[in-house]
Amino acid sequence: MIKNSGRRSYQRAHTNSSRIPSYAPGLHPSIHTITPAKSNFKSVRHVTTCSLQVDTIAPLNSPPSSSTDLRIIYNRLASLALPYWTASEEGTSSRRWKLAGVVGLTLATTGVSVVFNYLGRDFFNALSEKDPEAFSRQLLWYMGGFVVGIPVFVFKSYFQGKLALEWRQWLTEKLLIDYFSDRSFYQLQAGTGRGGSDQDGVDNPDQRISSDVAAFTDTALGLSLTLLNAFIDLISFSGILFSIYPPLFAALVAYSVGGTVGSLALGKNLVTLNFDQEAREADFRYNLVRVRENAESVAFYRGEANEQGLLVKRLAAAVQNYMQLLTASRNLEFFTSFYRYFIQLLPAAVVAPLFFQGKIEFGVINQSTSAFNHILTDLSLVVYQFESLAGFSAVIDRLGQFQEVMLRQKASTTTLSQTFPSSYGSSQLHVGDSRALQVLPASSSSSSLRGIEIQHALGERQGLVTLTNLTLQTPDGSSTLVRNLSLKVAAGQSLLIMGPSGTGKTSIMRALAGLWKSGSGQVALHVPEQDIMFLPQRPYMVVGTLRDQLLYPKWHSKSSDEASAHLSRPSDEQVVETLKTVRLGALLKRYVTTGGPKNGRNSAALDAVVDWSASLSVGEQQRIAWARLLLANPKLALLDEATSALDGETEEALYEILEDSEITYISIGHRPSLKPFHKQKLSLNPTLASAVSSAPSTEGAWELKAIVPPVYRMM
Ligand SMILES: Nc1ncnc2c1ncn2[C@@H]1O[C@H](COP(=O)(O)OP(=O)(O)OP(=O)(O)O)[C@@H](O)[C@H]1O
Repeated sequence: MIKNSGRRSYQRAHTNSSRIPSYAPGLHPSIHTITPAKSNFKSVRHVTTCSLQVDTIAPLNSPPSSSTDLRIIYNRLASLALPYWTASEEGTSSRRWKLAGVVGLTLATTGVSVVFNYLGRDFFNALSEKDPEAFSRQLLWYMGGFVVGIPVFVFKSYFQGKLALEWRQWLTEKLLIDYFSDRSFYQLQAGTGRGGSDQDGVDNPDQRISSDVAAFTDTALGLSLTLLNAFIDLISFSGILFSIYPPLFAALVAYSVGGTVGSLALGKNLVTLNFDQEAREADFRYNLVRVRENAESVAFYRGEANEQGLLVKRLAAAVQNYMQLLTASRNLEFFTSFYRYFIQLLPAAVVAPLFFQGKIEFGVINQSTSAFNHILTDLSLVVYQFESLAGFSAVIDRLGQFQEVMLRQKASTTTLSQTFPSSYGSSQLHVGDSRALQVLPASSSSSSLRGIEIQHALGERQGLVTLTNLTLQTPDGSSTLVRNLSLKVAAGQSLLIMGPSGTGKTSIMRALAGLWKSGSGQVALHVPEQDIMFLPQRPYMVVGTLRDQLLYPKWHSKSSDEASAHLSRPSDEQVVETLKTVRLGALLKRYVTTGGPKNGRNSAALDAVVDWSASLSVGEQQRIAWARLLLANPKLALLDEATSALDGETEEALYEILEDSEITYISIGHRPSLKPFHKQKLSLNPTLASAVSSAPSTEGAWELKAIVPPVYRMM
């Protein structure tokens, strides 16, 4: 069988058939011999190809150049691969035992190969000697060998796959923990990380966590076992070959070294082409997903032609690169095929003179061909595995980079929390009159932009929310949105932030939520994190039942305090009541059949599962968000245009409920009708800024100094 090293497979990586070794005689280049050691190569190649397939593409920010530092790849490999086997946690020893079992089975496959090598020799000797009795006996031995040998190969493949799968699950869960801790998933998006540099953003984290991890564990295990197998194989068959004819061994070493050098030279641009292919396929797929997610908007705009044009362009880019990849693969395949086929002749050609002289039996020719094949395969790992190795190093690079960026994010968060002072300049704060919000003159405008400091201090001595000299920049640092803002909102109070679009209202919320940290100054929230609830401009609907929508995020997520969270979980009656309060009672009727028969009609409706963001209007989704707020009853609510899609009457009704509650809230809104529901108002007004600032900043930011009227104008 010719090894099709250049062809890229669209097959799923875990197609079982690709893992079953081709040990049947006649399917292998050596024609008469059984060479199961090759099965590893086949398996590894398919597994690695999975990272290259169209539907699981994970592009890198940039392809590795030929100068990619091998040391970095090695370090990344070690930091990704070792913890599973060395971590001091429950289960590590069982993993090691399983690995030992798979290693044992791998060694057994080599043993079986050696036995078949001798069986083949005797079988063909009996044939050439025209000895029917010996032939029948050898045939039986051969058949018996199948019965014993085949299960060894099958089980080795099965247990290896199983172990790789368990490893994958472990590694994926570990990455998910890192991904969701300290809001890395948000910070990792290009341009939102602290400092916003490209290096803090990684593309397609979804691809890295899913397909790259699967490819990594499969390939790492497969390749390690292949190397081990190759080593054992090399020792076992070198002995056989050396005992037959030492010059044959020398010819083999020369042949394999030449092959390795040749394939490296021919295949070197395959690495870059593979990387490009992945990026282009990912772009194509991303556009398709965007169309699906924005189907209604595209349909309203009648933007089909535009979308189709874009998709065709991206497809063309992928096809063009793929053509180059095919050409490069074809050239490499010419070489590898020739390399593979020629070895069918080479050993026979070298030992044939000995046979003609009667120095060896006919079966020895077959035996030497088989041994030659084995050793050549072992020595030619690079030739046969070139594409796999290239793909594997790409996977290591992507995953390693991903892990490092998450660690960097974590380190920067830790550094910030360590540098934050235990108490801060209360002398700057103008605490006093009945107005809870104070716009305070800044002490200095020259604070170096070392990042916004956030503190969740328990206790309300200085108000529930306090901003001190907050200067806020966009994550990329390209513009300063707010400069030296100091204010305070006390418990039970409310604040309305108004101002023209794009002035930075939501950005202040981002700073309060700790999402944006570029700039300087301090944000102190005298309320535990879990007692703050944010209603974003675009409501977020989770995947799940109607009940899940309403209990999110307080009771939906894996709570750190699960037991108490469960105790305080609202009953279905409370959930239904809240739905009615936010004027969504009609949903209970609409979804009563979708949820299926449960305990009563309302419970059935709460169990309904549909695509909520597609099924509910934006106004309905906003009311769902309000229902979440009322059920969760947090201490502090941050409402970013949370009623923008609602009619005035419903908006009024919802704010009346909020006003009567104990929730402290900060709203962003444009409508004047919101003013009566807020005790304090903050206006961001760029026109005022340019009017009062004697030296308007070049970035167009609004300065808050002791300016009267202040740029952040109290109303
Ligand atoms: N990730 C980002 N990187 C760089 N700039 C950003 C980013 N997100 C928002 N901006 C910019 O920051 C500015 C303030 O955005 P913000 O969302 O705070 O405005 P806003 O006042 O809430 O506007 P609107 O009323 O339209 O919601 C805008 O000019 C916006 O383009």
